[in-house]
Amino acid sequence: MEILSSSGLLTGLNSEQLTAVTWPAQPALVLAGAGSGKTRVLTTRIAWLLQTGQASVHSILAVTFTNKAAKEMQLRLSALLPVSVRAMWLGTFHGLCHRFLRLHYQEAGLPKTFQILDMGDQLSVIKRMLKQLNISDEIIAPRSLQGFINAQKENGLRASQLSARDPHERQMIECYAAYDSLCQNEGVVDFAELMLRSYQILQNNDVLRSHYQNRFNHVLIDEFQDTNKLQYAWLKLLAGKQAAFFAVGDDDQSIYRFRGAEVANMTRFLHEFNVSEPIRLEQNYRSVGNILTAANAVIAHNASRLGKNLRTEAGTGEKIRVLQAINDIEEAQFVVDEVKALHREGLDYIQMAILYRSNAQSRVLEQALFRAGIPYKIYGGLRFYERQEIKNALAYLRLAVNPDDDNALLRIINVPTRGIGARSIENIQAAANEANTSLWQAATNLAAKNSKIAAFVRLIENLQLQATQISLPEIMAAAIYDSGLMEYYRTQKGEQQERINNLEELLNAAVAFKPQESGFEFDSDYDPNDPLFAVLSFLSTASLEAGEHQAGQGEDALQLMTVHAAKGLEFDGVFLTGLEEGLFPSEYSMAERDGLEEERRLMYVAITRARKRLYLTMAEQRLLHGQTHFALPSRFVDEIPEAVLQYLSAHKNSLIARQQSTQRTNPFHSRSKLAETQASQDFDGFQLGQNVHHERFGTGVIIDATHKAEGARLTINFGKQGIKELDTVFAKDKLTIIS
Ligand SMILES: Nc1ncnc2c1ncn2[C@@H]1O[C@H](COP(=O)(O)OP(=O)(O)OP(=O)(O)O)[C@@H](O)[C@H]1O
Ligand SMILES: [Mg+2]
Repeated sequence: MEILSSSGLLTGLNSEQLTAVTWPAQPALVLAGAGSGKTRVLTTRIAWLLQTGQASVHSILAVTFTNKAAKEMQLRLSALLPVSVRAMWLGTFHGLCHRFLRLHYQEAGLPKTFQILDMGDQLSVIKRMLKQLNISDEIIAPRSLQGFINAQKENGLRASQLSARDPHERQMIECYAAYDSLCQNEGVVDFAELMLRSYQILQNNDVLRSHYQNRFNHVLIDEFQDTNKLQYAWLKLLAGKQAAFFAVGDDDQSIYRFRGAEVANMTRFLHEFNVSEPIRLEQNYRSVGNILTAANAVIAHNASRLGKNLRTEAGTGEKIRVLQAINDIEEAQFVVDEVKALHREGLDYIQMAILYRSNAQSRVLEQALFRAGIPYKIYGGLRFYERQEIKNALAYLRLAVNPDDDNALLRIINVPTRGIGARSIENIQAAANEANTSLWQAATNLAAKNSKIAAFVRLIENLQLQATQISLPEIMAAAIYDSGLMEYYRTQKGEQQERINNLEELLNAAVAFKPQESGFEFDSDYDPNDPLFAVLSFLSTASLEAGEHQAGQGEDALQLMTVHAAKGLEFDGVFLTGLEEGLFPSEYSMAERDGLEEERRLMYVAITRARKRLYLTMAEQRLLHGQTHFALPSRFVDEIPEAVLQYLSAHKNSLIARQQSTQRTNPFHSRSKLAETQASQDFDGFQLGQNVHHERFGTGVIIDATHKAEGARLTINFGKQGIKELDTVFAKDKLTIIS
């Protein structure tokens, strides 16, 4: 108790948080929902360990998931204590492994000046190596090899430890080995290697391992649910037998399964470190009641959970606003109008975020923000028009209207790969220099002697001709498809789906583009009906949106990001957009239960980012893959109790308005709660989303309810005890409402 009173650090913590922060130097797992103060507990524990002299800055290892989180933790710590946080081993997995390898480059068999390959560099090395080995892209696509190598490394496996099931796999494994020795010769290290190499040194070098195991007496990790096998193994090696391994996480927020994250690490941890019970934090300090009710109700639909609940003392707050717009453009406009209104009411832009499931969705939103002059920042990603595949497609378009654009030509002359290698490009550049012409001129001259260049010249000439004759969407399609660009991204595995989506979204942009409304005036006498005019104004709009409005460092700007990138963050106001079946949950996830549950966890993460105000928006129609699609509202919206929702309709013709006036059910929405406008909210004294306690089954949440002749029937998820249906007539005495 003395520590308590002498330390301002601990004031304000609730009793469970206090238990966690001041846990003795023994392994512990804090298992708690979003906004319950896990990150705060972890940071405060570090400060407390330092302040009470139980640890020094040198004896702590603390790991977070993103650079932003690591920086924030450093900031918070230095605000709490006058310590040199820089000396501390606090950072991301990659950051810490990098530091480790810099210190122990000799043991790692690396040159002192070893360099790190980012994903782009890694791909270049792989391409170069495949060329040296005379393996064509058709036999092994560089990106799929990259994905293969990284996945193996993340699993802790070297080429020598793998066995092949077929000849293709054998070749992949051989390439993996060849790639590793090439990197070794050149003294370069990729991201996955940072981790694997650090792990292997610790594993094989007894002296180093016992040095670090003696040094770190406290190992702490945030977002533990998203660690993969290798990361967990690395932490265990560093912690050794003596260190107090303090892990905090939330199984409901595990959203990196596709990168090998294993929630099972949490149960493994309990077992391997002999921890009998996790520490649970059940009070949420982030969100108002309605937002929490929504989050609890959605996640209760998942079967595989460790089980926990959240309550708040913040009051119910405002209802969650739901808007179904006619189309994606109207949806974006609604968001922009609300952002403006909230800003007028005094909310800084930086306190608001627009979240979406996939990056391609940012385009329409960016356009609306750009037009409204609202500063925004895309966080953890590039703006739409800055993305590689978009710039590539636009380079074709630029060449079509101006073949002398050297930058555009250099960008795509060999993208997709068409056999015009570095040597040929040098020749073109030399010829252009000599004759003082554009690269295009030089290329046309060299075409007679080089069939590959000739094919490229024909392709561009064709596009040039088309640009004067066909519509903008058609010429855009030609730039994306005839150029081979789409095919190029399609044949590559890994994160290519994102690029394909973006290219399709670019086509949507061309379909929706109205040159007359773009505000561009050209000096020369362009006919606004001339296809060329459309292409030119489109390109100008794109380059303006790409660059000019970028919010500077420290500027108050609206935050745009995917739900994945929003993990761990919080905002006063959150707009969760594109809530439609097929988008969120994504169509790829719906086939299997695990996929759908992962999407639901993502939805839970999204909802719980909001502190005070949450908007859920969706569009009835959306341009997808160049076509108009009619979408159902996301099932996740249906999973939220209606009592906490407030439906808005921005457009008098919107579906909700129409349904309310005609009381007709749209066949598309027969399943949707949006259609059930007069569903009652009280079920014999109970409500959907309520947390209840039952004498026999313990704590649960009401996930469904129907009225009966007498009383009501409640469907309650009791976590480990399973989902039960109870009639209030019999069960009322045994049930108490918790919140
Ligand atoms: N005891 C407390 N009193 C007041 N505010 C608190 C308390 N504990 C946490 N908070 C605040 O609640 C918010 C959420 O805390 P924190 O980010 O640590 O939660 P979390 O469990 O890490 O959430 P997530 O799962 O989203 O990462 C923060 O603004 C934090 O400062
Ligand atoms: Mg956190």
